[in-house]
Amino acid sequence: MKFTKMHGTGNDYIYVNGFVEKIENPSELSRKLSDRHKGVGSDGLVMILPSEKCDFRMRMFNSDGSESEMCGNASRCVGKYVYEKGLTDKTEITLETLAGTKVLRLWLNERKKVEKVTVDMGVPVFDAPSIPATFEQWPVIRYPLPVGEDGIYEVTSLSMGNPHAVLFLEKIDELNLPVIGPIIEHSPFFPNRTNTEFVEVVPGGLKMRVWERGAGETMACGTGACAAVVAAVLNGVADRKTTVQLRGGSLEIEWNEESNRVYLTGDAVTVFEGETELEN
Ligand SMILES: N[C@@H](CCC[C@H](N)C(=O)O)C(=O)O
Repeated sequence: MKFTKMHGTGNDYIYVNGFVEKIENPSELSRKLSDRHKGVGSDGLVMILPSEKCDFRMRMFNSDGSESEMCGNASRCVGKYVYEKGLTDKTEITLETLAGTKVLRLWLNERKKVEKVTVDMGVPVFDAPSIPATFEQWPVIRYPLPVGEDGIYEVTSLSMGNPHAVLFLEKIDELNLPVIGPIIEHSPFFPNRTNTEFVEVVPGGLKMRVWERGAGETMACGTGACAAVVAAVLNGVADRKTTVQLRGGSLEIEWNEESNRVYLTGDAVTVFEGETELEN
């Protein structure tokens, strides 16, 4: 099987051309190849597939094999992949995902390489059953969530196609994410688990660490950065157009006031091309 290793702001996935490669069990393959010691090493696997209603379809699997509805960083890399490999010559591309159709806008440099991509991430969703979450009232803003022996953390929760819990804290560098992350990920308030963003308000924007559902701490999360800005606006601590600094770099987010849509802009980088043998 041929694959391409790519990253968006350090959030790295293995990209497979599903027009050519037929994968029987992408969930199991993701678990295997994502292993950083015994596999290729990644936060998961992304299948690029034909679509009946859009230019392309994306399926995204976390490193634990679970399938997510949406991935912001992967969407940008899919845009770069399909353009630079000649699967399309469009610079505005529609992408079918489990969270609906997303529109990608490619930004080319003078050598016609994709330097960055803007993704129209759609509108944030606040009603708890759609997140899904079991809070009785919404929007969920600074809800005191019990987090194991660590006590109570105030969470703002919403869906960007996938579930998010956003916490505003001071000094996020000092947090022990491998302890707090899994407790919130598996909280009974989130029946399908949740991604969790730990956000510090800093001069010029937001600084964020993320514990991703199904992958643990990653260098960046696109849907998470969008959720963080929406939550920050609701909490009155950021502007609608904000830079989010992550461990893997920065993302530009705009929650447009007129359309209510969220736009994510960031890099898309090819790391290497590879080939691996698929066991039966
Ligand atoms: N890193 C992604 C989100 C990937 C999926 C997530 N872990 C989930 O299970 O919802 C992004 O850039 O949005």
